[in-house]
Amino acid sequence: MAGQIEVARREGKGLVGRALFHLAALVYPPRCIACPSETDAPGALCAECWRQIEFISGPVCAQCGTPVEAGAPGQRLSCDSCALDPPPWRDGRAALIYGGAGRRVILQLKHGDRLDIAPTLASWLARAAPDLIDRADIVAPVPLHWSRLFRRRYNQSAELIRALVPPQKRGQDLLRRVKSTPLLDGKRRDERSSLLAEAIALGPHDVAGKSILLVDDVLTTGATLRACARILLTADAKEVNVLTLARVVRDKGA
Ligand SMILES: O=C(O)c1cc(=O)[nH]c(=O)n1[C@@H]1O[C@H](COP(=O)(O)O)[C@@H](O)[C@H]1O
Repeated sequence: MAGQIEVARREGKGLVGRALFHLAALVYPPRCIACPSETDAPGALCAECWRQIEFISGPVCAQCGTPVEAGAPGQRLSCDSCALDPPPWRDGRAALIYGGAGRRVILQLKHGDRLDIAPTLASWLARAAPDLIDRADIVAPVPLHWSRLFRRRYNQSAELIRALVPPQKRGQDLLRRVKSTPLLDGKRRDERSSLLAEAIALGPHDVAGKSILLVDDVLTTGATLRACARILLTADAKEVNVLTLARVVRDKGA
């Protein structure tokens, strides 16, 4: 219901539309985007969920955004995982650690039809990586296979991009998922990589010389973003960077 009310507010035209929205908001007060508590405004978190969300700040791995120990000033930092097996993209950032209220919010966007919360989550992305967004010629989502798109009716990462950058910067169909893959939940890194091999293809676009920013909801092992980045680099993209809402960090309750 919260989603419908917010959509009605945004799309409600004229006096009657706005009056209906205010009436609905009286009957259905805005609720936290991560739990059933009431909030002052739509698209907001209650104080408890806000406290629970671990927004990433401070020194991070330059390639995946995982918090790491500080190094020398100006030093490019790496987490153990990226140092051992560097991803093909150049820079990566994540807005928060996957877990608790942050996980619940992402699941609301992904599986709960809560497209109304995309602008709030996009503002977290914007805060996490203003430089990567500025640098990008094209901001593109990790694609969903048509069968999953049919079931879900939207691509959550494309919805984030819609709220993040103007139309001329969006590459919503830059990549295609040409093979259906099962949900990656519970799969090991090697299983994820082999499932994704040949699952992604480039759409009918010329990316040569372009700086591409890939957006996804969650980065776990990085297998999905690696598969996407490889395709773009093989097609001579100048650089690929990645931005996710959340980073799964071991022992952080994901
Ligand atoms: O949609 C999924 O497959 C999925 C299920 C799940 O429970 N968790 C999860 O992270 N994913 C997706 O798996 C990808 C991240 O996993 P890695 O490829 O291992 O980094 C993202 O595209 C997520 O949307």
